[in-house]
Amino acid sequence: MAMATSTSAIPAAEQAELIELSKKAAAYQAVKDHLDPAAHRLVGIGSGSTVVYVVDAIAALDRDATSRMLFFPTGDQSRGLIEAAGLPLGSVSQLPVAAKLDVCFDGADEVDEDLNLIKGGGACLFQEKIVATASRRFVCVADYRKLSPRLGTQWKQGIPIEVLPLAAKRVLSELENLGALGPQIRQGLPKKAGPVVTDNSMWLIDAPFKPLLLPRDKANGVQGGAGEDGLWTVDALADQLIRIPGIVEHGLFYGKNGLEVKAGEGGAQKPVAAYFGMADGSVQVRNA
Ligand SMILES: O=C[C@H](O)[C@H](O)[C@H](O)COP(=O)(O)O
Repeated sequence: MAMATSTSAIPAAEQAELIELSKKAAAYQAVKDHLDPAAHRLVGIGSGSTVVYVVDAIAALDRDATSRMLFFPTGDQSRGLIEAAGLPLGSVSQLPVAAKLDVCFDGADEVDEDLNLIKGGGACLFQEKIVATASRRFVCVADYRKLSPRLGTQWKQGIPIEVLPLAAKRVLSELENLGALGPQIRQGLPKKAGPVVTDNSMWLIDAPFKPLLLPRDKANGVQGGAGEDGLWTVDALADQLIRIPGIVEHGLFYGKNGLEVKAGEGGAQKPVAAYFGMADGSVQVRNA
């Protein structure tokens, strides 16, 4: 079971620099391995601080090639990054449903052994899910802190859930009924008083759960998995969350990846590969 590298003995400023370097290393390696300048035309660009380096890596490629591509953002931040880099901007709203992006790159808050993800720590998850499911290949980029055996082990602040503001209180109670441990509406302070408002004019709830199981855990004799004692498998909890009226989307990316779905079948949310920049400067790849 791979674990995050411990850097707790390193001073904070050095640690912050290490994290930035590791994000950059992961992003550059992922773009090198998965973006084919000769063949790819439609590219999804996710959100967050690691994706900044993805856009840097793409902007450093041959301009003749990148000017023939279209880049599809997952929110206001990534739209800004694409524009600032002078790359051609696309819009998912204008992408025919049958058309697929060749590849998309996006970050994550936590990645488990099966490449299930928690996303939304930076308040972006809904458009990210649309772009991921519209892509043939979703490639995740992250630093070593995101490597985890089970979701909820490293990322303790809870699963980000985008909700309709008028339903937020009802959703909080429903989440508690499912076993969430102190779910909260995310607040904007110190930069904004009141709840965080997403790019889609929704609010966010952060819902901590006990670490989420994988199907094989149950086969290996672990009790629970379907909500018993607040213990869920990723898939069972994700399926349950999306049934709650008022939840617009949640930050669990699960199910199949783009290589597993058959032609014409949609809905792939998981990455085909996750790139982790490590504290020692190397890049660790988890392939599907
Ligand atoms: O809400 C934000 C997105 O889901 C990000 O991709 C995720 O939070 C990871 O962001 P970062 O690369 O800044 O760690």
